[in-house]
Amino acid sequence: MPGKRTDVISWDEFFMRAAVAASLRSKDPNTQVGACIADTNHRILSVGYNGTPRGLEDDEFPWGTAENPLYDKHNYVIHAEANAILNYRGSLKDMDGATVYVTLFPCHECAKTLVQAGIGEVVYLDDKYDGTEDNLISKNILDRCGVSWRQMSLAAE
Ligand SMILES: Nc1nc(=O)n([C@H]2C[C@H](O)[C@@H](COP(=O)(O)O)O2)cc1CO
Ligand SMILES: [Zn+2]
Repeated sequence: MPGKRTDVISWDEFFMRAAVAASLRSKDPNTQVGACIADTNHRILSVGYNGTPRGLEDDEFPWGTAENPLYDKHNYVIHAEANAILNYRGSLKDMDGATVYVTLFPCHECAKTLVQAGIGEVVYLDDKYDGTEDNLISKNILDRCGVSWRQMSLAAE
């Protein structure tokens, strides 16, 4: 009888690859972010990427930053983590203790939202805004609210 395959990818890698796949849908020319929420039973609850709210056509959207806040993408885009939570059609109870896999460390607004949704752990790939004010606030929120965070990497293919 043949033995089982053993060189399978880990759960971490599986969920992070799902987050990366979601990020490939992002229309943001500068930063594409993907998020995948997995429950404590290794089930994917939801995925999301940074994009415009429904009704605001992402093809017509001015994807830049501007001095005038009215024309700055940051004020319109829904972040990947928020979209992953909002895309979930089940009971928010399922999010209790779940892990969010994100390709970029969450901002402080998403950190608050993740905490309040019951997320227990944040696993991230990149932290390109490490040390910025927003990033420090985000880490402060997660630490004080008991949400752990750790970085992982994906092997190059
Ligand atoms: N964790 C995150 N999730 C996200 O979905 N975003 C989104 C918001 C913007 O669309 C883009 C950031 O654009 P930029 O400032 O790097 O040009 O990434 C940003 C962060 C960073 O905290
Ligand atoms: Zn955010």
